[in-house]
Amino acid sequence: MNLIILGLFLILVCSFVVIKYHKLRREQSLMPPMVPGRRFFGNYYDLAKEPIHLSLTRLGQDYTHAFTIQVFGHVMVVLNSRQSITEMLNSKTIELAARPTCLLIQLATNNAKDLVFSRPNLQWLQLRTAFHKFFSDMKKLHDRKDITEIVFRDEWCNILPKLEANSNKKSPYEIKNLIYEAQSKIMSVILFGEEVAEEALLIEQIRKLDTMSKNVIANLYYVMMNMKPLESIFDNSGLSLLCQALKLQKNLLGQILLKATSQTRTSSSSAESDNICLRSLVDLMISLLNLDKPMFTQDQIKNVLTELIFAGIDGIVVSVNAFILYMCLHKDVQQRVFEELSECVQGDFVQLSDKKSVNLTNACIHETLRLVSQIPLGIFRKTVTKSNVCGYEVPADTVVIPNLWKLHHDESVYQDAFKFNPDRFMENGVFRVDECMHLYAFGAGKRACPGKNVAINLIFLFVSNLVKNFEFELVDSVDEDPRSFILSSQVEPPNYRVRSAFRSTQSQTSLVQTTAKKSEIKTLCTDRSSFIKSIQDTEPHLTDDEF
Ligand code: HEM
Repeated sequence: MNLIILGLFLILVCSFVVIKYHKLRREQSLMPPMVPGRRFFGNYYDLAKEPIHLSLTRLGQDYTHAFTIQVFGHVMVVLNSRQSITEMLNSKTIELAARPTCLLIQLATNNAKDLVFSRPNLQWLQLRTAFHKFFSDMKKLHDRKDITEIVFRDEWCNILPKLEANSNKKSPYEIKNLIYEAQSKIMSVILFGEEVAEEALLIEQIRKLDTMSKNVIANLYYVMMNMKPLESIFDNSGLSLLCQALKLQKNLLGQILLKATSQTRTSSSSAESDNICLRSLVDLMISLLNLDKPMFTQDQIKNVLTELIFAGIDGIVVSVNAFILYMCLHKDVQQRVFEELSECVQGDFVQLSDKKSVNLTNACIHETLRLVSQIPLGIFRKTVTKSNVCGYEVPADTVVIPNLWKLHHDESVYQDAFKFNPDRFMENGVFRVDECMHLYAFGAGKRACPGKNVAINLIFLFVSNLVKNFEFELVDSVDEDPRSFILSSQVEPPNYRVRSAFRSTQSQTSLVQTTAKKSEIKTLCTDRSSFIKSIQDTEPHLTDDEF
């Protein structure tokens, strides 16, 4: 009797294995072609030769739309063509829109439940709505003036004397440090408000958390691709780095939330006590936390704010730093940009309203974003359900990597693809981007970067005001080919030093006097109930089968 049961059990197990095997084979035959690799190691050695974005581009040479790689049994699909990347990014559904995590992250984030920018669900959508609503309400309340411009103007008064002093000394310096100092202050004002950004100790810790997040993310590229399979289990450096960052995050964000809560800016002058001053994103988050039925947990909000610290500072610093490098390497272009700004802009401060008239400056910003492609492999995605890409089937829970690097350096679209040539974005003296040249530096579609406008505006304000007021000259020798740039959390040029000369004709004092004050933001209130209702109303736009 026992033998019969055992026999039946074995038959059952074998059938299960055979069915699973056939299902896997069928799935694999429909997936993008697999790059041949070694037994057990898979494509590990193919990817270990160079930085990952260059390795994947090399591997993709023999494939069209997509290919599959495998590292220690971990299967990933790499999108390799403009068509497949566009298809994925602009996909109407969210079947391709999850973000992968790894054991390390899951352990640290309650199985990713504490992350909002992970799974595309209602909370994720509500947070994106809240983010957009904050910036558009600010614009309405400021009579269409952008919050980024108000905050930037204020900070420009601090950065200008420092740059002027450096220029007068004529000794070489790293402009990146000054940009970083200014941008971390600007982002802290937007995220946490002036009170926090002006407290030296807090801003120092915000910068420390930013550096730690940058290091964790640099490490994650490799952990996510399973290039360091043991890292997520026994890791030494990665895990301890993450623990330190989480400890700092818990402390710092705890302090910031406490400070912001104690200063809840309820408007006293208004008869409707429901009015609240939303001067920074943290005010908005607190109003979402303080509902009878809160939309988010405190840990989720802390994680979102931490993600925004990192996302909001470094991309902009890297872009501005790369822009100035290209201006130094191409002094003729720097002169043309300066002449354009002198001709089109009244006074010494370039404003966002000047953006539409400075074609070459816009072309140079575009060319810098194309060349440097800070996030060369997009931000990885994971399929929610079985998905279709360019006729291939990708099973649920597969990591999908859009190779934006390849797209931005596509030699069939961009001649001399690795050279800085802003004129490729100009036609008869006017800035234009052809359909085929469309850049995905910020992604596209449902999951595109929600900070794109903030980023573009700040990059514009930084670079135009820098070139308008200073002439830069490179001191160190730097290879301009972006293939030689380093990949940490993003691709960036090596550190370099410049010498600068102050060009401005107006005195600094007059600039400071004409500056609009951040305090303008203090006076703005919005109706809390209608604000929250519009975020809650996000719900009807999602159907159940989209999860
Ligand atoms: C030059 C600067 C920046 C670049 C190049 C950049 C690029 C990107 C890219 C490529 C994505 C992924 C899009 C996708 O998966 O399709 C992304 C997502 C994101 N970015 Fe940015 N970004 C920049 C600045 C910012 C800023 C200033 C903020 C916030 C203030 C921000 C917040 C975010 C967030 C929250 C996400 C996740 C969105 C989601 O998963 O739904 N980024 N960014």
